[in-house]
Amino acid sequence: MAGSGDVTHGGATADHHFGDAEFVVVANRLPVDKEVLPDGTVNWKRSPGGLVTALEPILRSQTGAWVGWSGIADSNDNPDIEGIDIHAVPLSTQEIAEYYEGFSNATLWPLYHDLLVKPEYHREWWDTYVDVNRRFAEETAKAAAEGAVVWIQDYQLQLVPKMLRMLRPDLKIGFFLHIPFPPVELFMQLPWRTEIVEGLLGADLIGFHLPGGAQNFLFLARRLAGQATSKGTVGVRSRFGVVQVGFRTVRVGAFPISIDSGDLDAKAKSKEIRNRAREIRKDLGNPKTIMLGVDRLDYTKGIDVRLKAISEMLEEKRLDPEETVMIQLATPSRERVESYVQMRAGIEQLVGNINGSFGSVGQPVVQYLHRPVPRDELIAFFVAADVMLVTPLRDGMNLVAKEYVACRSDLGGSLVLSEFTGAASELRSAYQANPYDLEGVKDAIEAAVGQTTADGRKRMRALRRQVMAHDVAKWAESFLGTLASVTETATDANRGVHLVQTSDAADQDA
Ligand SMILES: Nc1ncnc2c1ncn2[C@@H]1O[C@H](COP(=O)(O)OP(=O)(O)O)[C@@H](O)[C@H]1O
Ligand SMILES: O=P(O)(O)OC[C@H]1O[C@H](O[C@H]2O[C@H](CO)[C@@H](O)[C@H](O)[C@H]2O)[C@H](O)[C@@H](O)[C@@H]1O
Repeated sequence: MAGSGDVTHGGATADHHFGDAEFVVVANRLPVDKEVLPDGTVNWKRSPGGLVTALEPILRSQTGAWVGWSGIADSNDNPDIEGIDIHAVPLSTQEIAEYYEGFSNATLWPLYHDLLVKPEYHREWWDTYVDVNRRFAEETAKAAAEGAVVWIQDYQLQLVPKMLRMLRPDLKIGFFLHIPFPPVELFMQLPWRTEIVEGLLGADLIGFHLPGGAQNFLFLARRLAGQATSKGTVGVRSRFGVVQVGFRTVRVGAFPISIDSGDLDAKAKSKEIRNRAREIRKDLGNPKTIMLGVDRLDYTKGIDVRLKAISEMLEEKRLDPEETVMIQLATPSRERVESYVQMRAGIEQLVGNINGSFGSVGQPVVQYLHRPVPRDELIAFFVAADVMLVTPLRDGMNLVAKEYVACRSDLGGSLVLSEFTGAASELRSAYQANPYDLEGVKDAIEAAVGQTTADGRKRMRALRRQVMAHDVAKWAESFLGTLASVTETATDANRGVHLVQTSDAADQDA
């Protein structure tokens, strides 16, 4: 393995010592979480996320590496995971505060999610974001073999594509954004807006969940980076946008992420999970309707929206507290960020108010767990729930909605889904609602609770057709296939595409 001094600017030179990995994933988090047990021993737990599941076979089928942070301060151990070379990027306590909690989650996260809370702009946070992104780029440059494919993930690492290209122009670089990419009116607030756009343009392929995000980015590449871009509409896994950066051509596309639907489908059908789902219903007193919410405890997820809707429906006697139970599973998240602290207090107060007003002793209407639940237990909750409530104010995709559908091979259950999730553009047969319109949300919940068996089955069949046909492996294949096919020369890449120059773009965009 090379030391950082061996990686030369300008890429391959006679004395270079690159790494061995032909495929490198770069993400804020490693595919394993470090746990320090009370007796001081260290335990590495494989992260259950979809990204790991999708990329693991690809990483194992060739020489693969994963560059990321362990989730713990000042830790630079590289855990041994069979078939994947782990490159931990250590972060100090101050870097966690400024790069992760600060710039990533108190600046970019709210800016990219419709300013649901006010983004904070601090120059020292930005400086740390630049430093940490540089360290990720350097670690990746050390891990990657000559000509390797590198796939960088998400908003925490938007400067890495350009930094890495400067270190290693021989690499094929892809970038995928897992959260929404905001419209120009919001993005222009960012004091470092040009640096971010130029950072992303270091990639060969930039992926978003939805065509809208790709189009927002193309507009900003013309406006802020002064590049010629294509102007036609971007399709889903098709009709890619093009940005001309000197002699390089950058592709921009929409690749909606998904889940390991086959695996969930099989698990949800197992006897153990079916029995556990029945047991959950029984433990709850076999109510007529079980509603379920499953989220990271984040203000984007609209947990307050569904609780307010339920509270009003109980008040208006559109829901019967004797027959209804709402389960809200909430994983703790970003607990040192002030807006998350406030939001948690607000949600817990709403839960308390509903139970205080409508529950009875031993029979609360809302059952709230502030912790992650084991995967099999979560699947049993999906199988047990009659109505799944997914009501974010803004969400890049929302995998929970797809997971619920994958678990319902019985064609039972119903999905209430916010229009402002990425999943809404695929899950058309859900009961969709605008989360800002509380009456609309209540109507959608009422329709879902009261659906006929025949209508419910028809809707679930249509939802499943989508989710079972488009799984996370196909997502990875379609992104990596497009990245592999990126042509070498601008002339080839741009054949048939009309590029709009910056000067005419200014006229046309006005
Ligand atoms: N309380 C919980 N217990 C276990 N898993 C959870 C819990 N809450 C969320 N998850 C899992 O975390 C993932 C959340 O993904 P997603 O809905 O896309 O939102 P985000 O990535 O923004 O948190 C899903 O796989 C979901 O099953
Ligand atoms: O790493 P954390 O700070 O604990 O946050 C967890 C992850 O949250 C975000 O998830 C997003 O990606 C999902 C999959 O593409 C998508 O469905 C969802 O809408 C997004 O919110 C974040 O983007 C990840 O980087 C975080 O690791």
